[in-house]
Amino acid sequence: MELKSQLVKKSDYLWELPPHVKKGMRVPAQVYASKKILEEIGGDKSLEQLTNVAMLPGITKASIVMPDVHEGYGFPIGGIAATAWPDGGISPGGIGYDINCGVRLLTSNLQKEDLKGRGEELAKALYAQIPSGVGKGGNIQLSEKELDKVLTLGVQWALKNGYANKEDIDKIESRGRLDNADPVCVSEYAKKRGIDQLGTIGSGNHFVEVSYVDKIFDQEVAQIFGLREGQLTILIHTGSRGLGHQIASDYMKLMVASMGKYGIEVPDRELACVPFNSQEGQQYFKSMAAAANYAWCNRQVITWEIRNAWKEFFKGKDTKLGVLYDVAHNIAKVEEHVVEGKKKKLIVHRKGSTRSFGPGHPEVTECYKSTGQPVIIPGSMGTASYVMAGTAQAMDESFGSTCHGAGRRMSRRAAQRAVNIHELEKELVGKNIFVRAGSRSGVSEEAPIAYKDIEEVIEVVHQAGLAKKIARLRPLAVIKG
Ligand SMILES: Nc1nc2c(ncn2[C@@H]2O[C@H](COP(=O)(O)O)[C@@H](O)[C@H]2O)c(=O)[nH]1
Ligand SMILES: [Mn+2]
Ligand SMILES: [Mn+2]
Repeated sequence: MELKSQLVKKSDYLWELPPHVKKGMRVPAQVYASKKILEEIGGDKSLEQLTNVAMLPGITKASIVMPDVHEGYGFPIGGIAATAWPDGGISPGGIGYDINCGVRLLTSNLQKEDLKGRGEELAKALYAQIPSGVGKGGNIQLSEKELDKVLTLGVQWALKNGYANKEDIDKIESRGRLDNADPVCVSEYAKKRGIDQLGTIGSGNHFVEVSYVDKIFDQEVAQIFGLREGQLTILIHTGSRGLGHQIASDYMKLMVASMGKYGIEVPDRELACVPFNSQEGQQYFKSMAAAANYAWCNRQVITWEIRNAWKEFFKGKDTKLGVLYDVAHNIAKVEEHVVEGKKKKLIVHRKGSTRSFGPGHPEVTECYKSTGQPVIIPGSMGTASYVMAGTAQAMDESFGSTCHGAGRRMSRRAAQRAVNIHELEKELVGKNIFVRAGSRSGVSEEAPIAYKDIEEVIEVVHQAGLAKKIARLRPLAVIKG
């Protein structure tokens, strides 16, 4: 029987597939969605993949997806899988090829009015300053020794080398550094791919976007986050570039080859995993941490590039740019969560989902302790993006996680077929949104129509209590790879 028809309604925003729907499921499969979002789910393999994830060794409580869910490599994008520490499975497919792909939000001291019809000019200036495009190298030439330092130190490397301010560090998830990173576990080829890409956006869905605060939902929290109506802000979305991709490929192969040794069977090779505490599991985890550090450093160097361009562009104005927060949405972390009343150490895989730790959590930086961590959810180049805050309910229900975007509703190819680029450009300019991109076909693939309705996705996570709406952003100038 079709999986979708077997979903059991748990609440207006939560649906469940009990373990008996498919042989091998160890836990239920949960979907956070409204009725409208559910209508769009099921046209791809995401529900099939969600139930496959429920078969992972050591999976705890449930295999979970958020309303931005769509089909991914083995695991659905928009998902969370927590496995028992220390011997539950760790799977590169549950993290994704772009290790620590994530989003950073910068806040400015300028208002929308300060841009005064210069949106297109600003898009050009940023495009000239920030390297983008497939396989594109950047302006920083690292030696092999320096690259190892980036992999080990993360944003601390950027601080030591003049690309970060001290205040930036506290506003980054894990303070921009996972300390178990070990460059020795990273292949030479992965390093070769990463050596000249620091400070580059990459291609496709990655972007830098100047936006403005269009609406505030919670004045008190917005003030603590440093947000006010009309303020210019900047979103940065990118990850660990070729280096992270190569690490994922290398370890995917290793895991496929090693699973048998540990008696692990999975319904799809793309779910390949090994016990976390095995030699291969530890090597991957150390390598993944190195890629995560590279990605944080990448978003930091891009911040530095933007700061330079901003200073030049808004000469004579207050050009300070602060970091509001930086979140990872493709990562695995060892965390403690309460499951059935007991504290448990777990390996939490977030693949296309964002950490949403609530108020008072020890890992939330001091300045956001009272509000919960900021959660940054991009929508699309033509719609809104959201700033939210983490909640206690997310801690109880979803291993402290929420969605990471609107999520694709169309494949890249389908979007290319459906979108008339001339009309799209006209529509965006009509809304005063200026896009600069490496290729026009790339822009079609990223058209707003290719993504789900961000308003509906946000409403689901807000109403379900997994994150709280704080502010809405609207795009003005978008740089795409
Ligand atoms: N504000 C913008 N949001 C965008 C843009 N392009 C994509 N997106 C959103 O980002 C997420 C990221 O998802 P990922 O799985 O690719 O990491 C995606 O779901 C979209 O909702 C943009 O140009 N501006
Ligand atoms: Mn991403
Ligand atoms: Mn990415």
